[in-house]
Amino acid sequence: MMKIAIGSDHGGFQLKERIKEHLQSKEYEVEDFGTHSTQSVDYTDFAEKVTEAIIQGQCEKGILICGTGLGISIAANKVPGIRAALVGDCFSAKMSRLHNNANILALGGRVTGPDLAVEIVNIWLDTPFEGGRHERRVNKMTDIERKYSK
Ligand SMILES: O=C(CO)[C@H](O)[C@H](O)[C@H](O)COP(=O)(O)O
Repeated sequence: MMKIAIGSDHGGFQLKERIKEHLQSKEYEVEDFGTHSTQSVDYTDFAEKVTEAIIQGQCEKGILICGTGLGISIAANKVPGIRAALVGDCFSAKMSRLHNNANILALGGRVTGPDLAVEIVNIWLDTPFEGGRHERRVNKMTDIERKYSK
């Protein structure tokens, strides 16, 4: 079964717990990188931990949650090889896999309700990358990363 890295700041903590429970009930292996309470923390630290787990091959995919999903997805996308998609609807969840081969799903714990978030997670995990013309475009993202990394 796929191993999923999950992380959040305080603004995403409650939704992280809900999603973690859901994933475990579906028998996914979940590595929880924190945070572990509603005490204020910096979303960047959790973006770094989850992206590291993916880049090192420890986990296949990741889920990151902050208040809006903005800061944590922006931080995650600084890491070469990471394609973090901030999603708040089912159609975008599907397209972020089909067309963008997103390896991280970002959610806003203060934006997206828990039931919708669970539905988004299900769709995102069940949708494969379509490849074809989309592979060419994703490869061009990698070219951009290479061009600007020192
Ligand atoms: O990074 C964010 C927005 O881009 C997240 O929503 C954070 O969770 C939020 O900024 C945290 O705000 P707080 O006032 O420190 O709780």
